[in-house]
Amino acid sequence: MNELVPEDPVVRLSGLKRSFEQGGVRIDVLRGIDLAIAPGEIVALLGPSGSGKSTMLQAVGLLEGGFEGKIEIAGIDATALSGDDRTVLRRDYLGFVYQFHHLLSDFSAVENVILPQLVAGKTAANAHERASELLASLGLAKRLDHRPSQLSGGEQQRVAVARALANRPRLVLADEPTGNLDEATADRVFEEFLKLVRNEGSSALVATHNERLALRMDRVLRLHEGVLS
Ligand SMILES: Nc1ncnc2c1ncn2[C@@H]1O[C@H](COP(=O)(O)OP(=O)(O)OP(=O)(O)O)[C@@H](O)[C@H]1O
Repeated sequence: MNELVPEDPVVRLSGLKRSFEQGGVRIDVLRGIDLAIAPGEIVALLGPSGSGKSTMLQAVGLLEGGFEGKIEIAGIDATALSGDDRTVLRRDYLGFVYQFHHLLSDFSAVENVILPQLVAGKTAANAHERASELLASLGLAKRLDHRPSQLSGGEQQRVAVARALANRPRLVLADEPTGNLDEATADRVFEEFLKLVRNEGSSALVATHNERLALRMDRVLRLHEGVLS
């Protein structure tokens, strides 16, 4: 893998397009997206329901094919990679947080944060230390051995945030990361998410409907009719 040149954007999208066929009708969801996110920059992605925010995150997350245009992650052209190399790029450079936590229910909080690190080749001891530190920084030092079902919604989402950051991703992709929480909890968890991403020096692209939370980020993008403004 290339080393990131400091001035390289963490992600660069050039002419990104995505269409779907629904009942014989073609819907052009993304109609030519151009975007560069700088190292350490936290960017909000606003847009009405169905405007294509999740579709765009799926593209940047290298989770789906079917796109036109170019997606570069840390200066590497992801569209030119094989499936295996794309998986490595995703694992080493990207972290994901979703609206619903998607934690593994049979594993404890700390194990959920350890597992992606083991997959990335860390030793169990190092992974445990990193997971414990991250969870402690999110106020969960006394919840390490709790399973997801023994945690509140806000706590579950904090574990999901810790998991996303476990491998020190260059870019965190978050799709309505606090959309499933009540307003007060969402605000708290969101502040903690922002603080942690900043402390870690990661960048983030955060899809949200929440204008107020969007204004807490470095830049606000609006997706409308398939293009950004
Ligand atoms: N796999 C698919 N097949 C067909 N159409 C799809 C598919 N995925 C998304 N779409 C369509 O693409 C459009 C954008 O969907 P997307 O989920 O990206 O929007 P969104 O902005 O994230 O919406 P929300 O805020 O409601 O989550 C919608 O019209 C949706 O129906």
